[in-house]
Amino acid sequence: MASPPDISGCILAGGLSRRMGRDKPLLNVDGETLISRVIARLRPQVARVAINANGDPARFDALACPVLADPFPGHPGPLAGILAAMDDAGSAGYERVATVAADTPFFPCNFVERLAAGDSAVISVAASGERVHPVFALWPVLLAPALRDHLKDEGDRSVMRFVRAQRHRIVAFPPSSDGGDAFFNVNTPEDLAVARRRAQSREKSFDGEV
Ligand SMILES: Nc1nc2c(ncn2[C@@H]2O[C@H](COP(=O)(O)OP(=O)(O)OP(=O)(O)O)[C@@H](O)[C@H]2O)c(=O)[nH]1
Repeated sequence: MASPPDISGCILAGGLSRRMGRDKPLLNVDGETLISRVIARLRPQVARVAINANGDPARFDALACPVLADPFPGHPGPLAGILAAMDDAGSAGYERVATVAADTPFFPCNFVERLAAGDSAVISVAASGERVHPVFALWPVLLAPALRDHLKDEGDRSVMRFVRAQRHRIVAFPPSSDGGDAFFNVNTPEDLAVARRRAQSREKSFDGEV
């Protein structure tokens, strides 16, 4: 495999998992936690992996990744995690950071490569079918001051509204090789059951896509 691009990665796990009723990243999906599955998918695609999460960071100790808390209190939504990711990547010397959600275990193995193919100064956001997935994106870290101001001044939680106010492009991804949505995310106990079945059937009919 080619060496990963000079891009930092961050897994967004800062939400409250209200619909699930339990901390989603640590849920077991066919023998592995959700977040371990996401790390395994992201790690070959980037130079390093950090986790954005609130609460006790020690619950992620076994994963051996830096854990970044939200820079704003009160769970202001994923934009706060994206800002934490930009700040961390910038301090580590990277110009861009790729973000993915901790509850989305089947996202594409060429996710970062495809987003990185365009102009490096614009935000690249993933889409599948009719839906845009703004937490699955590649961000120039130079946008951190604009994002900080946006969060402070407007208290606006919408990732897409921030994206639309910046230069951006949308990159469409096809369904996974198993025919399912590559960006299927686990919000409820019912979604968890679907993810478990899908993980099992992918393992049985292993087709080269991890
Ligand atoms: N840093 C940070 N990330 C968040 C916050 N809220 C949601 N997220 C992340 O944004 C992505 C989408 O989150 P949601 O599905 O809307 O929220 P959730 O906590 O996962 O689940 P619900 O509480 O059931 O809505 C996930 O990666 C979450 O971890 C927040 O306040 N701060």
